[in-house]
Amino acid sequence: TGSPMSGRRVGFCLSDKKRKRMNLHAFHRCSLTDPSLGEFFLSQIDLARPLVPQGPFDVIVHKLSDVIVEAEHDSRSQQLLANFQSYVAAHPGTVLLDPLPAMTQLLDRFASYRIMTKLHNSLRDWRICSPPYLEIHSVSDPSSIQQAVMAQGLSFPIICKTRVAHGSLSHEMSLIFSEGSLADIHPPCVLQSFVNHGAVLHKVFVVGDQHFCVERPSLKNFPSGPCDRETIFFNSHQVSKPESSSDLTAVSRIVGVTSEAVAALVKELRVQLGMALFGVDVIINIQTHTLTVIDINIFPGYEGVPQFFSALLSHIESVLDKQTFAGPQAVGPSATSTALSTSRTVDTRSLSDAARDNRLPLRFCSCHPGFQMKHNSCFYFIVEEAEEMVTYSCVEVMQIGNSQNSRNSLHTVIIIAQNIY
Ligand SMILES: Nc1ncnc2c1ncn2[C@@H]1O[C@H](COP(=O)(O)OP(=O)(O)OP(=O)(O)O)[C@@H](O)[C@H]1O
Ligand SMILES: O=P(O)(O)O[C@H]1[C@H](OP(=O)(O)O)[C@@H](OP(=O)(O)O)[C@@H](O)[C@@H](O)[C@@H]1OP(=O)(O)O
Repeated sequence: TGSPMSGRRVGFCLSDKKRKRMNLHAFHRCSLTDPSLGEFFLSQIDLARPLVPQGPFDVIVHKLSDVIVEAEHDSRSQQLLANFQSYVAAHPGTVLLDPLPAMTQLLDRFASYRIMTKLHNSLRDWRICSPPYLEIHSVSDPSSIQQAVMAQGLSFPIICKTRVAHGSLSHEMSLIFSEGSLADIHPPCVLQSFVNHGAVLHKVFVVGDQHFCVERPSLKNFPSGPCDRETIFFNSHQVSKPESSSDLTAVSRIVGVTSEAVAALVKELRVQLGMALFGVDVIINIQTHTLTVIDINIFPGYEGVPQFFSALLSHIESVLDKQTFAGPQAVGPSATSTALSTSRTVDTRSLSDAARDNRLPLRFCSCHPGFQMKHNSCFYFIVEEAEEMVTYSCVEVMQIGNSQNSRNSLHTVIIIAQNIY
């Protein structure tokens, strides 16, 4: 066990509801020692109070979804968010789980469904897909919506979900059975083909490079094709929580998922999202047996995963170890990766030389989550400075990280390695 100064300082920034659910409300300032991992100092962050005296933190674990969504229209939330962002920018050594831009994209179903659609190509070999969908941006005349529904290849029944993916209203959904009922939708929303899946939802909970699968109730099968049934309005939390039971959730046939396909899905999503704490909701099409992704959740509840907390601490430990391994200059808010473990192949001297040639102080470097260094591969990196981006030897930029961290004199270096292993 290390001295207090050698422990990991972890700040949790969560809503009251989330804190209670995670059983973190008991932690005011507490230390915790895991024999296999070392010592952790856990504390709750109060966004409403100045952050500097509450720190320092090695890692901040957060779910700021409420604040981000409310900041769209509420000046107090805007202020809280701005304070948090400036703290993060001023403390590049503090790792943020997860990076704000990465998680923010999942608050918008238009953005998250585009990510889900990309899985068709990248995971073609595993026959993983997501159902056809349509973005409805604003109220328009029913005939143009009907045309778009047909053009996009959607089939009835259709499930309608709000564009905003977080908050109590976001779970209010409807099942639409005919063209005539498309008048029941309230844009902005997504329309998505309903896929019969035997009323079983597979929740995949991801914590860094570990994931856990839990089965849940889900919507029952419906006859395919349009019919004159009235629209069914429901709340998703009434159908897919562990305790959910309703007329809408009668199980007909359980079809399992293969663990290899789920592992491939998780690996790909970690790369695509640049996140470590997320959930993927998967159903199995009862006709085609295709693994079908219907939702990606930011830092979900992990209900039914008793190993969650130890997995989280182990992930934090591994992120911080890699950060230490990469050297004191090589730290950063989006260093949530598993990737630097193989960073002995990284030629840090040439990285420093390149940075020096350009007279850039090298402040922060991280490997994008999910990218593993390939042995003997050359590595590519990008130096961002304010709006200007300088690219070195960059053959393929797969994803550019947290540009919010490159402010003023702070230069963000993101190492991007090709191929996983
Ligand atoms: N395309 C689909 N086909 C069949 N059933 C679906 C489809 N989309 C959603 N469902 C059903 O509706 C439920 C809610 O959908 P979804 O996961 O998108 O909602 P959510 O409110 O974002 O969920 P969460 O609580 O995980 O955030 C699913 O658990 C599943 O039962
Ligand atoms: O707290 P809970 O256990 O209900 O967790 C739910 C979480 O609420 P939280 O915000 O309080 O974490 C939800 O977040 P928002 O959609 O509202 O962003 C969403 O991620 C659900 O998928 C989670 O349920 P699960 O997927 O685990 O069933």
